[in-house]
Amino acid sequence: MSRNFKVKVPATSANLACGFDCLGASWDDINLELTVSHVPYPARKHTSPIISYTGEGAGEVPLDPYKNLTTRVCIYVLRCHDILEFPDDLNLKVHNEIPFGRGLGSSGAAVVAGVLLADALADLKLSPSRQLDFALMVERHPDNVAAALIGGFVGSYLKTLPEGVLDPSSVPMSEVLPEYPPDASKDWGKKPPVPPKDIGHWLRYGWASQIKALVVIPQFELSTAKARGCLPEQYSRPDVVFNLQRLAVLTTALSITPPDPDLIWEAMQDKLHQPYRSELIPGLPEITKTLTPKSHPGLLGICLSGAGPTILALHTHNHEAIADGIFKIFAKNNVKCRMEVKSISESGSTVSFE
Ligand SMILES: Nc1ncnc2c1ncn2[C@@H]1O[C@H](COP(=O)(O)OP(=O)(O)O)[C@@H](O)[C@H]1O
Ligand SMILES: N[C@@H](CCOP(=O)(O)O)C(=O)O
Repeated sequence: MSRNFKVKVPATSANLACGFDCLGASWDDINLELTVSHVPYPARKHTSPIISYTGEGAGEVPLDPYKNLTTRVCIYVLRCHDILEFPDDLNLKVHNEIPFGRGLGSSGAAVVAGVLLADALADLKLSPSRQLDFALMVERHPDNVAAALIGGFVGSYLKTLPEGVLDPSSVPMSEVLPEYPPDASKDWGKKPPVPPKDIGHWLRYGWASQIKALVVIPQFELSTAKARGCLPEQYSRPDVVFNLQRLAVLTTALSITPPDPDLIWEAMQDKLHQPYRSELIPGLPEITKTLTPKSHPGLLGICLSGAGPTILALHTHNHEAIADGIFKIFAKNNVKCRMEVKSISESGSTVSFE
């Protein structure tokens, strides 16, 4: 008898300024949730999974399981374990609170949800580290997926793999996630590239309980691919050192009670990605330079959430005034936005069986 269960994956803010591609934090009360049940054939009309979808992205997200990101990741993980088809009675209700293309890790969450779905459906008993391996075959920077999976404030890196071991970055995405019609593809029975073990490593840092996240979410979308496309191939030594020095301080600074606004504000400066992304996010340089703990008491640090365009303002209090400051700068630049206040997610992703 197949079991019913729920998968919950939180939104994340990757980078936290200086930690490009290596820091991430996950947030409470903003999740991608899958409710999985089993409706046996012939009580329904067809045998492939039935997906219904509400919330952010509804109407836009494909409901065909071979086109939907979460179910494509799920079938990839199943096929890596020699399971070639979805269970034929699968009913998937998706509710998504994470807006698309805003830098809150919607695609990372969809990928993690797909891995956890496969794990639970086939009782694969994957360790968190193995779950991360599968997620990293699709999402190739570890910051969002590690934070979404583990929860809290997380640092991560990709291991240098020994010669001869499959390098995930060399595998075309079409081999990992082919958009295959189930019976027309010649490759259907072929095993997809299985990830090497322990590709990604992570460490969860402390997070001072007073620190909350204000997220100011512009109405426009910016795909992560586009926001990565404007980054340079190479950096100067002073710029790299600038970020390393701040990274060395920030990871501990955010765990200290009470938080020190001056230390954190400066530690949340960045020269590796935000300056290049400014051309895509009107008002960004002004927001990150002019809102300070002096001008806005309670503010700790301010940066892009992930690849943007959402602004993340870590604070202890006074979120209305901080939000107002950001709104005013965005308004001058004709950017409409809304705000939410979040706490750190202690649990990360969860799977709960009925
Ligand atoms: N729950 C979901 N189900 C299916 N596809 C999703 C889901 N969430 C995100 N996506 C896909 O990921 C895209 C956004 O990814 P991306 O550009 O990386 O932005 P971000 O991850 O910052 O929101 C969406 O346009 C959509 O194609
Ligand atoms: N390190 C990545 C993070 C992308 O996060 P997202 O939430 O915008 O997908 C980057 O900065 O490109």
